[in-house]
Amino acid sequence: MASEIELVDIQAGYGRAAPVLRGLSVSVEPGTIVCLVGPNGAGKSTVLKVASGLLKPRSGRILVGGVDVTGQGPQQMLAAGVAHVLQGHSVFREMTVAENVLLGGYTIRDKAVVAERTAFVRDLFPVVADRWRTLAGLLSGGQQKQVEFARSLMVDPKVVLLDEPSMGLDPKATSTVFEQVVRMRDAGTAVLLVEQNARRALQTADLGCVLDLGRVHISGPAAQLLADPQLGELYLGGRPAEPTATGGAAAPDVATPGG
Ligand SMILES: Nc1ncnc2c1ncn2[C@@H]1O[C@H](COP(=O)(O)OP(=O)(O)OP(=O)(O)O)[C@@H](O)[C@H]1O
Repeated sequence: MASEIELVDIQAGYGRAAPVLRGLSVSVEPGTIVCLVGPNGAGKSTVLKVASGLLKPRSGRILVGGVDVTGQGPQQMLAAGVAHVLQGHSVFREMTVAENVLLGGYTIRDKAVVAERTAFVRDLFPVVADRWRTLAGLLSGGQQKQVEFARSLMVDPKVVLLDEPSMGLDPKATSTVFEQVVRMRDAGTAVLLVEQNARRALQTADLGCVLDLGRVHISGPAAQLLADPQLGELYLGGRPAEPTATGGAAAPDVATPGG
């Protein structure tokens, strides 16, 4: 089966500056959450901008569902099945939750499809259904993030790109938001996730990719990345919990490019 999205050997950057991404390759398989972690400025958000057509790569290829969509802009990428939930909060605060969510389906002509997708996202995100007629600006940060998720799923994307969904949230709201990310995956949408909160995100993800110097430095099952003490020191803000006498952290089985 084709990957939901595949970025192959991407070079990308801004204006005439040196490239930020230098031969980056990453793919997201159906039914999986892939998390990109890495130091500040490593290029994590840039990967998502390339994946959603906001930034055209200088070279490399982008495939969605096996179809080459390299060079397409954001509208075509959305039509191809790639939805992008941007960093920070993007709800329209003076509009209701309903109006915000329905904006996500404005390109859908068939009213029956809009009704079906609306029912789907209301079911997936109970807070969206509960606060349907409330002004979005009155919701908490975590609730607003779920409205953004619901809006992005209106077009039934193959893959959703999430840029730092926990930004500005307290630990409880962060947990709720990550639980909803898992529900999105379980409901059939693959997820490419970028997070500062690397440990928390890797606890949620199926696979992790560590970005450094504009390419994927290490990738593997998220649990194995989390258990790797060296990675913990370098990229995850400290060592993992000490292994217990009966087992504990398994030896990592992670892949380095070319290795
Ligand atoms: N719009 C832009 N114009 C010019 N340079 C940019 C722009 N956006 C990002 N950059 C530069 O690209 C590099 C990578 O930025 P990016 O935001 O992708 O990194 P990141 O890994 O997501 O960082 P962080 O964890 O701090 O969010 C940085 O050096 C940044 O200054």
